[in-house]
Amino acid sequence: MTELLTAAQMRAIEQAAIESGEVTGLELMERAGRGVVEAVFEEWPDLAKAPHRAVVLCGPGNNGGDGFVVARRLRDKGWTVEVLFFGEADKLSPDARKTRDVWAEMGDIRPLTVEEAATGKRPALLIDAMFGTGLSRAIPLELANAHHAVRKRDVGDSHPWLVPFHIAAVDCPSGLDCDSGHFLMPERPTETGDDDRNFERSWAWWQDDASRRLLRTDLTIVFHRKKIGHVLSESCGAIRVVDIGLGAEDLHPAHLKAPRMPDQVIELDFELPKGRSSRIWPGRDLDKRFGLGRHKYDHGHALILSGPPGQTGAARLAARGALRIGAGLVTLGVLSAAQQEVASQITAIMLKQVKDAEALANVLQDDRLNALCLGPGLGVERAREFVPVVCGGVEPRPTVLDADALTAFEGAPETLFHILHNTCVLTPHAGEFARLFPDIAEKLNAPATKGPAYSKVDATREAAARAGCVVLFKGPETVIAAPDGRCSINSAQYDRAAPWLATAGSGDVLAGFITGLLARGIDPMSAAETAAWLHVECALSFGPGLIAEDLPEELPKVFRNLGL
Ligand SMILES: NC(=O)C1=CN([C@@H]2O[C@H](COP(=O)(O)OP(=O)(O)OC[C@H]3O[C@@H](n4cnc5c(N)ncnc54)[C@H](OP(=O)(O)O)[C@@H]3O)[C@@H](O)[C@H]2O)[C@@H](O)CC1
Ligand SMILES: [K+]
Repeated sequence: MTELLTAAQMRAIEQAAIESGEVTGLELMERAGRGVVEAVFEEWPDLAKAPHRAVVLCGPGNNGGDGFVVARRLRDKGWTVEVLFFGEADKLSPDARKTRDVWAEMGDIRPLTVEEAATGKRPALLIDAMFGTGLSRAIPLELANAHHAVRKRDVGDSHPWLVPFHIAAVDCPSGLDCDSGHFLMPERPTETGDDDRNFERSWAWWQDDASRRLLRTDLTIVFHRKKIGHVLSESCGAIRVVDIGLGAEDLHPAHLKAPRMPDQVIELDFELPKGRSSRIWPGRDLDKRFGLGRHKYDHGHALILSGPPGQTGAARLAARGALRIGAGLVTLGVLSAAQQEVASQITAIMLKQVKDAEALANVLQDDRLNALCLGPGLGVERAREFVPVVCGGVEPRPTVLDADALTAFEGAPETLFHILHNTCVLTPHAGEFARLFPDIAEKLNAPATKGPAYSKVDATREAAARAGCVVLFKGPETVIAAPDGRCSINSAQYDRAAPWLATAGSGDVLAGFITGLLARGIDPMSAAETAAWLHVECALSFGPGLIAEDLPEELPKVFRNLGL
């Protein structure tokens, strides 16, 4: 588990190191530039074999300062280096000014314009050192076009991306807000008229082109620690984190030893040596050998409620997930009309008829049922009837609410928030999230024009605080937050990219995984985090061709590889 930083936290760490006298800003810049060159050569060993041509785009801040160091280091290795600079030398920080002046003695500095960017031979490497963590507003369009113009050298508009070309971004792709992972967009003009129409066109263009096509990168070299925006964005290419001497232990994936603080944002990147478990990774809790008892009831009994005939697949998937992740027993609550259908498809899972709210209340008299799951294939009517029964009561049990159990409260989310308790887990995808938290979704989806912009982390935290329980907001990067602010991101991007996870029923299995862990007594936040992480691990382990049924079946292999 690694703590992710905001841009402000990163600045504070840098400032503290400089003020303590441990290091100077210039030394940090030198290490950053050196780290970029080393990371580029590690990523693309062919570039290290012989000198090539590079174009370095330098901006007006310290990101640009790093760029001048990169230019010098490549030149020292015999490369042909072009430097294009946006800004005024006199306005550079003293450190960036120094690296600029050293470069100026070795090579030219041309203005960073589209025309200049288009002039020259096609390079093997483009270094984007225009803006880093100090970006506060959308970058000038001219700069996005200049970035693109370098890529078009020698090949024109036809297919610039087909000709091999390497792009490395210093600290982040320029234009990316490191707190939110959004590319910042130009401000909307306040006046209406022709300008407005022009703006709409340019705005749409920014959205379509600037971030995805013009400013895309193959590799992002991040200093010290990943920022939240790197993990929330899908635009960093590969990410390499470089140690610049601000605390090397922080680079280790499992650096987070202390109890978690509510203001921390954690990336779920557990990496445990085989056979070991740690305090923060519930490996020990998952391993039945360390459990308190040997009886199936010692590992909990999950109840998963299912819906009408023809729609029972989702609940069956959830039940299978709950059983595989280690719940001692799993019961499916079914309508009598669907009993035959369900019975013909399951073996180790038990069945209980649950006709209506009253029947459910009777079933819940059995206090061995210690975790519940409502939503997958339940039907919104049945969900509306059941959720108050399950969540109300004197001693409500840990409960996962997914799919229909969330949609059922569209238009009246306050009714739901009123009955939720702190051992519930809500697992909305973006559509369900917008139904329950329309105002939060609107803020999240509004074009980001200023940094730090409102992020999926902010949105999930706000939702969890409002709902009073854990919220797991699904997506390629799943954000999980508790009402007290603890937050984590489970990424299925970059080196954990698992696009085949976007398959029917995969969310139902996730709901089942969480329910199974709740049944085993794991607290709601850890259950949601562990389940989300294992879910992606199962997809990665299985690979392409995955369908939802494969996810639970892959768990034993994933567990074995974890040494459980
Ligand atoms: N932290 C660390 O430990 C280390 C950090 N290092 C490096 O420093 C980087 C952060 O540097 P930074 O703070 O100078 O910010 P950076 O991103 O270069 O740009 C700020 C400049 O851009 C300007 N500007 C902003 N938006 C703009 C826009 N849309 N259009 C036009 N201008 C705009 C802004 O002007 P202003 O907003 O003040 O008008 C200001 O002049 C960091 O990413 C890393 O690469 C390493 O050297 C070593 C260790
Ligand atoms: K950059």
